[in-house]
Amino acid sequence: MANPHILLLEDEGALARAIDRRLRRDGYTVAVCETLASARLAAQRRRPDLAVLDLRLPDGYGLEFLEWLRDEVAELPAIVMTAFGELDDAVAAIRLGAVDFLKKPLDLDALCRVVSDALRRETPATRSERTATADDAPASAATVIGDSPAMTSLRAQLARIAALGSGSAPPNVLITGETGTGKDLLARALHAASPRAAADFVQVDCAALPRDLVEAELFGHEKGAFTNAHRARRGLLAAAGKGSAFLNEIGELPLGLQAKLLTALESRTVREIGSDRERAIDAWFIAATNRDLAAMMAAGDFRQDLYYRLNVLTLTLPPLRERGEDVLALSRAFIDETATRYDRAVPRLTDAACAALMAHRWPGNVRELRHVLERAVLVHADDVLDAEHLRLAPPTDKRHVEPSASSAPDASATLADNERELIQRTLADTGDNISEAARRLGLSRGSLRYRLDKYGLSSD
Ligand SMILES: Nc1ncnc2c1ncn2[C@@H]1O[C@H](COP(=O)(O)OP(=O)(O)OP(=O)(O)O)[C@@H](O)[C@H]1O
Repeated sequence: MANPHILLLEDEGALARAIDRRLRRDGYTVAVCETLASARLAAQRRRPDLAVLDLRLPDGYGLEFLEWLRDEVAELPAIVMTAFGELDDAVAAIRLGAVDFLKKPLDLDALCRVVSDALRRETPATRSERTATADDAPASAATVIGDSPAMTSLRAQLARIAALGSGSAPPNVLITGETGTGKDLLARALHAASPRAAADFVQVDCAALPRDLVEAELFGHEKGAFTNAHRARRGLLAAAGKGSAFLNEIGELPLGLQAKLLTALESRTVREIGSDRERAIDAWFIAATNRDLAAMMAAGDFRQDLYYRLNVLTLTLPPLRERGEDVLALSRAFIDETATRYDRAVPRLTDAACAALMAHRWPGNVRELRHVLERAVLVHADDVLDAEHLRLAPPTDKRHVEPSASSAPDASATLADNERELIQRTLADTGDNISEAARRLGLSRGSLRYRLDKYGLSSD
């Protein structure tokens, strides 16, 4: 790559200048930005090959930029610079695609080494290839860990249902379970075990898509169907071809679109926006939700006819706290995976750590368990992990907020305290509806999830 272009997001002027000078000396071109807003503009003006970023910026968190970059520009390698005590953030950054993180105070030689390694390994092309083959690859049933009676029976159901996935109108499947129980993983495993395995698995995240784009994304549109529809575009339901269309978080689909989806499921055709022709769809529909669709139906928030149409075959994932020793099998797998990925020795869990893992309630289920172990392995480069290294919070209702006498911010509280409290209140007001809370707070769901993890509020 000739003169790779680096976007540097750092608001400490002297440090930014030092990094800029050093990177230029090594032959890179650099765009130095001090705020998220200017970084967005710079990335739109010229797409960087790599980003180096600080986490605390005057107008927000570096992770928001990383998320935005991934969604709006491209999946780029990113290097995160963290101050002491920000390891949780670093773990979240790695989840968002950061390839490395460096602790401040910064060693500029180390930074240059990491930048050059990242560019060698992770050009955008190789990265998207890796994403397509690893992260998006349908998981096989074997990657669904757990031999508890509940998971053994689920695996048997999975095999039976997968066999029904052939034909021109296979029965729709609904996967239910609390957040983080593995619904996405199970949908991929179902596809991989079905006769459709060789065709595409297309995921539609009904909550992540901006409301006004959901319809166009799902059903497609003709050129000129609305402002900015410069080209015709096939919708995701049709794009799944003879594979599977996974409708994730179906409970978040706006009511208006539920009717249109029902028509598509019943007629197995879609009409693209702006078109008067029907296009046949061959895909197998797999939907998932962590919401109580029956309760939503009773409240008038989910169409009864769509519910019965989706709910032909149901797979229900049990919460992690009901899976007995699966917690330990999953823990060992996550420890192994993290240690291997970061080139660390694989630590052993002590008996006390195992007991703590078994006793915890896991409100965030397998996702929370994965997060706890990734952090423990990254923070404690030791050959044993003990209970205290897991930093498991005592069982409390972490989202409960004491009513305060006044809604004015407490002058002695920090910005983080106030942010945490605002999030708790909004969640309480919305009945823990993450999408609605994110909307009220003016955040993306991803940004809200990141903050829930950060403040230890991840539970459902
Ligand atoms: N049985 C399992 N074996 C191995 N990994 C698992 C298992 N279940 C879940 N995971 C891992 O836990 C994480 C969360 O799983 P997943 O995203 O599938 O949950 P989900 O139920 O779809 O969550 P949400 O409701 O928030 O969308 C993923 O990293 C997934 O790979």
